Amino acid sequence: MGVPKAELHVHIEGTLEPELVFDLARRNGVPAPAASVEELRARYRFTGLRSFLDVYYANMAVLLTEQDFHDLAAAYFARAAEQGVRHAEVFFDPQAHLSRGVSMATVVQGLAAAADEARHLGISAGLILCFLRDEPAASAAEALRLAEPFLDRIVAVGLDSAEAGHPPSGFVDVFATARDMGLHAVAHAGEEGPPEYVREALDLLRVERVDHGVRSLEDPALIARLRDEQVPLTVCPLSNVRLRSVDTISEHPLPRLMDEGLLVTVNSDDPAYFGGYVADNFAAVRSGLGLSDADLRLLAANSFEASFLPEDRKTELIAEATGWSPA
Ligand code: HPA
Ligand SMILES: [Zn+2]
Repeated sequence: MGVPKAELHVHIEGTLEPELVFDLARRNGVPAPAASVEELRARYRFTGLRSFLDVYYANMAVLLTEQDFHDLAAAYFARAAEQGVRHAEVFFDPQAHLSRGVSMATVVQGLAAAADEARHLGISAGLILCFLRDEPAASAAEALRLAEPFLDRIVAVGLDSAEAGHPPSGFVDVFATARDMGLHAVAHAGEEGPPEYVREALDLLRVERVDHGVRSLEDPALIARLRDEQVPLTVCPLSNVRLRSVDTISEHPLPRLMDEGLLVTVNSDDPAYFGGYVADNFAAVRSGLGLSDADLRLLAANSFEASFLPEDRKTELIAEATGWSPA
């Protein structure tokens, strides 16, 4: 279970376990993407973000009905509860479903029903609508328009998919519209892209958190700014290893980011693909980087601080994280 924590960087489609891919393929009468669960899992050796995204988008073809999206998210929340998650802000990629003829209502209503049920597991949850940065901005704007009837279920917009060559500057208008609608804003930046993309996300998209952001370390002035403004970074250690940003967990820059005084959080990204859910990421940085219980408490407190929860709830949950000690 571990320390009580918030998960702020998890793609719900990235929690689609191979077993569920096969169950949904059978239920929907569509072909499974591989001959067996083992054969599918054997494909999960990635050379970088693009090679992962190809498998991630292909597997989504089994997600068709509201029940499918519900079952996907219900399975995630059940795992998250076991991992000490008390609050989750969950990404979803509507354009990857709209393009297959699955409606916004199907996606959001399925996910939202599971989020409501997660209250019984002691988890509060919000949804973050992500725009695909390797699709045209007009497609992002159309997704936002289609989401308007469901804005009460969505806390923020985000930006994900293939980063290199797709800077935040292409999405200024759609982010401005989303902010005008009262949504929070976050963006993936500095995962594979340069520090300049982190600056663009802050200055042009006016994001309140940066997802990944690890390449900011290449730019000391940017690190100083992230520290001064206490911009949260949602770091995903096992993801960075599996997508080859770092060779091994023991070379991960998380301790450097913490030493710089940044508001860092630890998250799972796409746990069905990267070898672990959020507590597994906490365990990996503890054993691989020698983090102490005090470090883990700080990371957990940061996760609540960086969330979009109301201040009084943040304070309660930060106190729980700060008071935690391993059994
Ligand atoms: O790790 C990721 N990076 C960018 N886009 C993504 N979409 C799902 N997972 C990811
Ligand atoms: Zn991500």
